[in-house]
Amino acid sequence: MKQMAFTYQPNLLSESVTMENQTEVAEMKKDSPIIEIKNLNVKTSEGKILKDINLKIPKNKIVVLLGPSGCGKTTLLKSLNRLTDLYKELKVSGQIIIDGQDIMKAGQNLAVMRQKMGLLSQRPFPLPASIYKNVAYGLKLKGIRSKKLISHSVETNLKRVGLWNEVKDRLKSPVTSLSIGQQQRLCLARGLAVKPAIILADEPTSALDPISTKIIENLFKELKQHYTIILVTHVLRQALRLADHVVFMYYGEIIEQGHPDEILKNPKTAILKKYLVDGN
Ligand SMILES: Nc1ncnc2c1ncn2[C@@H]1O[C@H](COP(=O)(O)OP(=O)(O)OP(=O)(O)O)[C@@H](O)[C@H]1O
Repeated sequence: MKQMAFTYQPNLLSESVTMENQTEVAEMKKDSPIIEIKNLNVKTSEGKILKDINLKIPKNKIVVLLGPSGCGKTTLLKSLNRLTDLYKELKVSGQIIIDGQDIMKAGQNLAVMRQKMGLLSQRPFPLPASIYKNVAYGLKLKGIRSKKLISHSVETNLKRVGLWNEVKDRLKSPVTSLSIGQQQRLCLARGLAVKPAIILADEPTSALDPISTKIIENLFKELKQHYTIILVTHVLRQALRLADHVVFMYYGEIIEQGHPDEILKNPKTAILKKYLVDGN
């Protein structure tokens, strides 16, 4: 990334220089990462789960976390919205800067911070309520009371995940009337309704059939225009299909990262070469 020095030079501060700087600052902002992780360590009394993770996650891209089982992918995702706080045995240190704010600092408003991030798990976790109420849930939590606004958001977000035509005539039906693939898309719609900037997806297609998997993959390709997606997957072909940037982890460390063609087709380290041949 282009580096700029912001030294104050009063004699040079003509209008054209200021304009040029403004353009450069705007350019830099566009390229600047939405998330920057600096020296992140997660440990238990048994040892380290994440070791000195340094990672910049660019805006509006799909970043894939790849690596063998137990290498720390889910822990890294959980650190990003401080779900690690829920596990007293985990000691977390380092910086996670999201939109310029270090979320690791004391006194952060975790509820507001977590609203920036939609979380999609391996299996859908719908609420035991109707299809409509599932999507409306987050809006009501946010204090939105207008039925018109809520109905509009339910429709928009169900359309966004390609579910509207399938459910529009049965919005009051329980979620259990939906297939697992449909439930996963419903959970995505529920997350999108509260307008996150980032989607954290932990093997979101591992419980889905190939058709539902394809629908979710295509959705992710569209959604990245508006969201930054961090995706954990074990499926190398999925990584190749979706990733703009691949991060390969091994025993809590980042071993290699880069463009998928670089990482998956021309690996540099022996560990990654072996992983690509043997898998887990
Ligand atoms: N709360 C915890 N307490 C103790 N150890 C933990 C805790 N959470 C995770 N671990 C350990 O940290 C390591 C990394 O776990 P994590 O779930 O992040 O790996 P992963 O790469 O996502 O694995 P998988 O691909 O199998 O889901 C594992 O050895 C796991 O047992």
